[in-house]
Amino acid sequence: MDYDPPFLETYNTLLQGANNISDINDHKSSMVQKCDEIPLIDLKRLKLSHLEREECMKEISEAARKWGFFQVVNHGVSQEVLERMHFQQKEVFRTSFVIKSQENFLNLPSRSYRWGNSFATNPKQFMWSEALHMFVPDLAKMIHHHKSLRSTIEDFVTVVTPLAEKLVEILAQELNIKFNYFQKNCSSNTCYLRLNRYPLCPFPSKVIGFLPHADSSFLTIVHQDHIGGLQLMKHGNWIPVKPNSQALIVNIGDLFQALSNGVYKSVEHRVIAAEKVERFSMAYFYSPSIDAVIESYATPPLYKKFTFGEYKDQIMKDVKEGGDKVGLSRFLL
Ligand SMILES: O=C(O)CCC(=O)C(=O)O
Ligand SMILES: [Fe+2]
Repeated sequence: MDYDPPFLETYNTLLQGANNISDINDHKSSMVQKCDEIPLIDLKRLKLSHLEREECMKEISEAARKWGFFQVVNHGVSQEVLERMHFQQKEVFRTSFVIKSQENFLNLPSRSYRWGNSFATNPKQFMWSEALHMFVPDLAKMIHHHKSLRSTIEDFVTVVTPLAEKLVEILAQELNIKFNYFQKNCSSNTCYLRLNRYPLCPFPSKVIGFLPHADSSFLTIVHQDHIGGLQLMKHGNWIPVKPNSQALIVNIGDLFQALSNGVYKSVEHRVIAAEKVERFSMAYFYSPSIDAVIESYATPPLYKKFTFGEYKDQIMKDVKEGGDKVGLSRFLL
């Protein structure tokens, strides 16, 4: 297809050059555990009796402590908006590769479109996926003939932001922190969005779809299609996140782990490459302004205090030098 990035050409040569490239699951520590499932939380209870609201808030906080990941239903983002997002996302990735890889694709800043991992320093860092990474304020620059893509994303942002705000407020409250922290530092205009596509991969046991990583946000909200492939690390096992079209996946990001002094967990996750059917997902990253200070709410702090800008700069530096993000451990005291 003219819209597929040149994975096969690039990766075949690289894989041939690395004959003994091992399987992505060649370590005992990376067995896939099928029986465990992340919590599924019904947010409808936030609107019911005081008792039910309290119970629901406890579940959210406990899931963030124990898992760093959970799914929510009755979240207030309509099925209609989610379906429109998936439709528009499919459409935009169907643009020919030559156009997608142009510097100013969609009039977005350069590097908004990514395929594979151009920073890979070894075969284990290949990624069989393409993505469109957007800073919400940049949506306003999107060119005219992509009006429906832009308005759909704007509709999604309008409904997903209050959900993220509700969740971070609950998580803050459960730690007994009186916070207008999020109101001061975050808004939809400080957030990011990523549309992901995982094209068919002929050697899914050798190449990963999305490398293991933790998100650099406070909180991430993901919607995946019905294919599956997202997995998170728990006690040394990879746990699959079962697709649920009604649910949104919520995961804690690095910034909340730092702010909560390690109480809430930013958990490593990855995506297995799609073998038979292409896969799509979208992620909304609830993040602060670049100059926001992230500092532990408790003492003694586990991490140095840093600004979001400093955090992002460190990631960029590590990715350029080593092919991958190092993350919060860089800021350990
Ligand atoms: O594709 C997915 O399900 C998750 C993608 C992801 O982790 C990300 O975009 O940060
Ligand atoms: Fe992620």
